[in-house]
Amino acid sequence: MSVATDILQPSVKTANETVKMSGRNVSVHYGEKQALFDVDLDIVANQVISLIGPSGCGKSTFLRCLNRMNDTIDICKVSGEINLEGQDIYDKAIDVVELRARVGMVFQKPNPFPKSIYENVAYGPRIHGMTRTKDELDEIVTSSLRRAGLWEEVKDRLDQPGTGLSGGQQQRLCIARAIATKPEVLLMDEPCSALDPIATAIIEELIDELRENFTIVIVTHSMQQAARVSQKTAFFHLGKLIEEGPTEQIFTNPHHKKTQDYITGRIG
Ligand SMILES: Nc1ncnc2c1ncn2[C@@H]1O[C@H](COP(=O)(O)OP(=O)(O)OP(=O)(O)O)[C@@H](O)[C@H]1O
Repeated sequence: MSVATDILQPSVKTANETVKMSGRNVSVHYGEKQALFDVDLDIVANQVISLIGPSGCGKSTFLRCLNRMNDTIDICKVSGEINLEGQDIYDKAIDVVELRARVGMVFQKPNPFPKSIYENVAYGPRIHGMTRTKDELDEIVTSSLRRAGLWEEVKDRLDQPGTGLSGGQQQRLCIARAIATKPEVLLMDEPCSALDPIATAIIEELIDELRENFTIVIVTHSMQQAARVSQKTAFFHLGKLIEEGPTEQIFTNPHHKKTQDYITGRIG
């Protein structure tokens, strides 16, 4: 195993890898406190990238920069550049509501709206004016629930409250809700941390299927999960991106000693 270079290793990008989003010199402050330092990271289309690292290292902060969720935190200031297909998402001309439809998000704790299963999924397409008829809306609801692997379990009770589902079902409902607006990128902030191993396995399988149509960025505390679901992994430590690259390389042959210490449990 190679150790202790202080050089940030660029990710290996083959000819058939297209960069979907990229961050350059991304720094984030919460008031006086700096939480991220000059992060450069490319996110490749139709891949899953895991953001890993010890608690408080800035994983969620970086994730939230990607759809400007940090805008909702008054004391938070983001600098640097984040591009989605070459367009700066922090440009003044960007419509943030539209951006969040293109870059959807699934949160740590399943958070269905206090509405029916149908309405949870129909809400986004309706507010974004994506459909003209009830049939079109029904079709989006059905296909989103199917893609989220939930259709068979809920097709006979679409009018019942989403909050009445199990935790794992609620999280799949939240995934269906997120994909109903046909985002290009899906951000997932520890999507399985509130779930049991069986529900986790279902979501992990789903993530693998979803990458055919979406680009996925997932924050996880589980290195096993990162190894199972992602093609790329980025390791953060104390607000800095230490290293990123193909998941297998990060876990078997990290270039940086800090990464090695983290994956072997010496820091965490
Ligand atoms: N809303 C906020 N206000 C002030 N400081 C914040 C806020 N959110 C995060 N921070 C700080 O920014 C730093 C990075 O936090 P962040 O949540 O991004 O880390 P993380 O790696 O996702 O942690 P965890 O794994 O524990 O979720 C931490 O020091 C945290 O205390």
